[in-house]
Amino acid sequence: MTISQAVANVCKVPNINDNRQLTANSGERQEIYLPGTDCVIKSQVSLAGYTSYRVGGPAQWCVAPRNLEALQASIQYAQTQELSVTVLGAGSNLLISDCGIPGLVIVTRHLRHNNFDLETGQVTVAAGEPLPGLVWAAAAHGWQGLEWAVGIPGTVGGAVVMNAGAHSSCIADILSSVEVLLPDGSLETLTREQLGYSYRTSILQGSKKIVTKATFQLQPGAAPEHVLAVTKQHKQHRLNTQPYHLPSCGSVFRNPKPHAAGWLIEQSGLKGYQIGKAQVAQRHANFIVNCGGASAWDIFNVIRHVQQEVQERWAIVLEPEVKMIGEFQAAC
Ligand SMILES: Cc1cc2nc3c(=O)[nH]c(=O)nc-3n(C[C@H](O)[C@H](O)[C@H](O)COP(=O)(O)OP(=O)(O)OC[C@H]3O[C@@H](n4cnc5c(N)ncnc54)[C@H](O)[C@@H]3O)c2cc1C
Ligand SMILES: NC(=O)C1=CN([C@@H]2O[C@H](COP(=O)(O)OP(=O)(O)OC[C@H]3O[C@@H](n4cnc5c(N)ncnc54)[C@H](OP(=O)(O)O)[C@@H]3O)[C@@H](O)[C@H]2O)C=CC1
Ligand SMILES: C=C(O[C@H]1[C@H](O)[C@@H](CO)O[C@H](OP(=O)(O)OP(=O)(O)OC[C@H]2O[C@@H](n3ccc(=O)[nH]c3=O)[C@H](O)[C@@H]2O)[C@@H]1NC(C)=O)C(=O)O
Repeated sequence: MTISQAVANVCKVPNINDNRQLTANSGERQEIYLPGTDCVIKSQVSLAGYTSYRVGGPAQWCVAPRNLEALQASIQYAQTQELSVTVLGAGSNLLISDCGIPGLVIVTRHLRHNNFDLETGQVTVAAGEPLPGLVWAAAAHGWQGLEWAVGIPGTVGGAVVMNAGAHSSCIADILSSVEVLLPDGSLETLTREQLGYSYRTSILQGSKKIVTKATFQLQPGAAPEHVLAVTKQHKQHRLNTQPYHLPSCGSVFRNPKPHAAGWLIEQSGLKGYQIGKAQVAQRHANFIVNCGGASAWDIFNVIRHVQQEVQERWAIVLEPEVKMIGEFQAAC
């Protein structure tokens, strides 16, 4: 099942009157129309199809709002039902436990919109827009500034929260401002300076603010062929150096100083180390790949083993970049 099929399964737009709420029981699964919207909240939705790792147990409840109103209604619903909220972009930096996630999982991938302002060189993008699509669109316009981000398979919201980066550039270099939704349902605009950006970090990580859209400052006016060529070079470099052919979360660990995590892991003799179907990639040791049928528990244990070995040998604690969600245990 592709991610978009999985999302479509959750947010099939029902043909109902506004404000009508109904509950449908089918076995243990429930579907509830989000009050005042055409969006369905479903129970016990498998999250494996929502993550690039292709692992993860069920969300207690899951919703994929298509617009700001439905997102606000989702938050309100969670509050009235006293459910915790977990936000999922494209799930490309997540390891979700086999036991799943309690509360309400909000999938942002259907929040789609972008606007290129030819006068200012700013592009304003909804949180659910895929970053790679934006990169190619900017290149096709002859706008520079996003070439480095090609091949980062997340949403704009996830990239803003993670301060995604590559090739010595990152989101903080181009971000002007973001709009976030607060738990009380109100919206706030934050400038780059207010986001506490540093390497793969922002104050949005672990906060309850949900990114709804972001504005980036790019440089229009270059020849599209030139920007496309640079973008293609970056993409090719990735394909040559990273294992794109197997499910992963990208780099598992942030790079410590002075050595890159991949170097430390390779020098520790861990390339190819495998538990179940989770393996330290041969092509890049800071990638742990799902060779087919891995569990989150397998991946979690490879992460733990790599941390232990690197710490023993180099006295360096590798800090995960991947966000681990839920409880990790052998059996759920
Ligand atoms: C093959 C591969 C290559 C990669 N290469 C890179 C790379 O070069 N550089 C890099 O930095 N990363 C890379 N990554 C990691 C990942 O793609 C990035 O971290 C990406 O920015 C995550 O975006 P996402 O939408 O998938 O976020 P998710 O993984 O869904 O979420 C990440 C975090 O952000 C939060 N979040 C997501 N959306 C929102 C929102 N709208 N509001 C509030 N919180 C939100 C989530 O709750 C979670 O805590 C790679 C991953 C893969 C699989
Ligand atoms: N290992 C892993 O876990 C995962 C790896 N990936 C990899 O991440 C990368 C990003 O994935 P994805 O989001 O599909 O992004 P892609 O970069 O493959 O495509 C995103 C969008 O950009 C367009 N595009 C792609 N190439 C060009 C081009 N040369 N010129 C103009 N437009 C182009 C595509 O258009 P069109 O549809 O017309 O091609 C598509 O709409 C891919 O390499 C994918 O294989 C993705 C998810 C998980
Ligand atoms: C993939 C991610 O981001 C990537 C980003 O795509 C690339 C490209 O700019 O640069 C970072 O990788 P990286 O630091 O591993 O970059 P690389 O150039 O591949 O490797 C760095 C150094 O480690 C060495 N290296 C790498 C892998 C390996 O198996 N063995 C090894 O010795 C390389 O030879 C190089 O000297 C980001 N990773 C981090 C943790 O910062 C991500 O964050 O998920």
